[in-house]
Amino acid sequence: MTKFSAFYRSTTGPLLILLLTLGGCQNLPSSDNTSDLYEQLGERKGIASIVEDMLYRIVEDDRINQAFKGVDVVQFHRNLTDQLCQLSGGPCTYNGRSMREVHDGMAITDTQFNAVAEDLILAMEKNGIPTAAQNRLLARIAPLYPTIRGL
Ligand code: HEM
Repeated sequence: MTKFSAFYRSTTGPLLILLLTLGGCQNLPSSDNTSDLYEQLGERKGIASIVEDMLYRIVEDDRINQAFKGVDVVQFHRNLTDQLCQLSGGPCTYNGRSMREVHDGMAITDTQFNAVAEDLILAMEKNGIPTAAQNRLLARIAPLYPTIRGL
């Protein structure tokens, strides 16, 4: 276990609360729909690099790597990059399957959801993304939580 994963393992609960809280903020009048987040993430090239680093972390992450066995990595990388690009306000269109369809039957737990989120955070950290921009992206992912968990 790496030092980082040990640290994040101990913060699983608070992270989920943070994600859900940030998601809730999206409905406030100051709703955050601008595309400058896309620029802060380094546009599509920067997002592709973040997703690549995230994938390396997922492979090493014993909490979730079993679920990703046999996955088409090229397709996963392209679709997740497009999804994050679109969510951040960039000129991309996500052409993958719906979040409910993709994750249906996986019985994804909170711990697993947090693990993926943590691996994304660490990948953004590695790519020098400022914390405020990280939180803005997480806030845009948070509304996907129920469909990914099949709730
Ligand atoms: C932050 C939360 C998550 C987001 C934004 C997300 C997003 C995505 C996207 C965009 C795809 C590609 C869909 C496609 O190719 O049509 C995907 C596929 C996949 N996701 Fe997630 N996901 C999340 C959490 C999880 C979790 C927690 C797991 C399991 C531990 C998981 C397991 C998978 C697997 C195995 C695939 C590949 C399915 C296939 O190709 O058949 N995901 N996800």
